[in-house]
Amino acid sequence: MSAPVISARDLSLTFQTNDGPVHALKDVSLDVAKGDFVSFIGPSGCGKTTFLRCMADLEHPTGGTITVNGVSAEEARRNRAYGYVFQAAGLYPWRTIGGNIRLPLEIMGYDKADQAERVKRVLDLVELGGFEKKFPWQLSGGMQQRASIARALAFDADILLMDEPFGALDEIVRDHLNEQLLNLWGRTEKTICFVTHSIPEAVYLSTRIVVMSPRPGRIADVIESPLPVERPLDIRDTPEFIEVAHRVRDGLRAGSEDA
Ligand SMILES: Nc1ncnc2c1ncn2[C@@H]1O[C@H](COP(=O)(O)OP(=O)(O)OP(=O)(O)O)[C@@H](O)[C@H]1O
Repeated sequence: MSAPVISARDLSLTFQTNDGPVHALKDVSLDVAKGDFVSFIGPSGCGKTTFLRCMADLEHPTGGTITVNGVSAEEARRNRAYGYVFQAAGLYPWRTIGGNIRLPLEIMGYDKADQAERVKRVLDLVELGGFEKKFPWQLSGGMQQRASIARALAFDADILLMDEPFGALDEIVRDHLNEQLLNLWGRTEKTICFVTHSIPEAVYLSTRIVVMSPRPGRIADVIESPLPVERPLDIRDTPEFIEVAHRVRDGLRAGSEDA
């Protein structure tokens, strides 16, 4: 087996606050393999975002180790190993969609022709071809979120870190984006780490589901999905899907009873 893309060993993170220490993560160990689609699910405040932010070097663990592409999270960030998609699309309203996607490329010093080619390619990838010159307010919430995914894809990072990217969208739009994301993952072979609160979303998207327990955040269960790679939306009505969803629910329940 090839080396894991992300490897956490006994990872802990305690925030020091005015009200005393907050143990956000405790002894979390996990390997994410190349091409995996890993979802993190757990109750609010169990450390999902903190774990993702540790991978991205946006938080610094107080114990244990984490490597990304075999190097420290800091070095991986400098190597631009990942694209990060936040809960809110976070597009600059004064820039066009193309201008928003181009921004990180400008900062990284890509030449103009390369920028233009990349913007076009990623807009096509998220099915927003033709929207380059529109402003964010001219797009629906789901389209804005797709634009933010395009921005994270524009510089060829092999890893996509996504923090509840579809949480604020209605169910029909979310279903559609879930389908598109799976499609995109299949075509690009990225490694994806995805935070969600939704059991069906986690089961539909993932090759592995990491169930986390309440504070201090620990891993309660890691479920290898038995579902095929090809997943039409109606796979959610199959007994296999329902069985995995049950197991996630059991893991969530067991995790909160242990806490
Ligand atoms: N910068 C910070 N300073 C202090 N405490 C923090 C900080 N960031 C997060 N926390 C605390 O750490 C815990 C884990 O937070 P985190 O955002 O990782 O949880 P989460 O599982 O992503 O929650 P949610 O599902 O609600 O987004 C929470 O109790 C939170 O209040």
